[in-house]
Amino acid sequence: MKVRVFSSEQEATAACAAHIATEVRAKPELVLGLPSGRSPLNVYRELVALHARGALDLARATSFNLDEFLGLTPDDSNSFRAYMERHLFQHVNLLPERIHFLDGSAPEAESECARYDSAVVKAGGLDVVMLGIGPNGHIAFNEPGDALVATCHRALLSRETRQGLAAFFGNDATRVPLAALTMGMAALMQARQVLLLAFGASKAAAVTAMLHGPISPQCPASFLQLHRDVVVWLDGAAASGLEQR
Ligand SMILES: O=P(O)(O)OC[C@H]1O[C@](O)(CO)[C@@H](O)[C@@H]1O
Repeated sequence: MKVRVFSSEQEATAACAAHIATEVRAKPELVLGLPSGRSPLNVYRELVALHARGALDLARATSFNLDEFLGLTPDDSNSFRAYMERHLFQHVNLLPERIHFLDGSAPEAESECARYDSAVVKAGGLDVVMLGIGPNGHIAFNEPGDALVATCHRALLSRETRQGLAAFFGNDATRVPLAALTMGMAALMQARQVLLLAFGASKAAAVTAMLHGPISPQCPASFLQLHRDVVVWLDGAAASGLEQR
């Protein structure tokens, strides 16, 4: 894995957005996998700015979001769909028919997950997937456990993960849904390139475990050690565990 450490989150996210814009210029039909949460927010802001200055054209690109809360409708203001509309989709020229989302309110989670896995395959897989990482090492909502799931699935969210998402629910972790639908490990591992973002001291232990720990379902991100093309974008605080090695 390539590790890029920047002096600030702003520098890291600007460089990551510029990298994505370069990838889109090289392949305008790029299929992107996109995360929610706090880490990608500045990347989305930068992508919007690049688009506004004519340096990013997403008219032929496709996006697949990685996960969605179970039970929330797409128009619920707390859904990841609404988050993506606010922070990216309203401001760039991705075509609505090329924006893909798991529907957390679908009546049958299993068939919704099967539909989504098929849609990713039909699109030719993900070219570039951007990921955050949970302090417990989760990627998308693939939570640590005795085993990981390859396919898109319904995931129970850990207490720690719900705590980390509380800021999006008025700082009240009890309002964070108990479960989500998420892409499985296979779609993430089969992406041609993975861009993983981590900022702040709360991510330092997870970053060290991802890069140097055993490859274990107890740290889902550690499986990225097996991937050929991963770029990890860090600030100094998230990289602090690496310096002590
Ligand atoms: O970027 P954050 O808010 O720290 O969250 C880490 C990860 O956990 C999630 O909230 C779960 O997928 C992601 O959205 C994010 O990639």
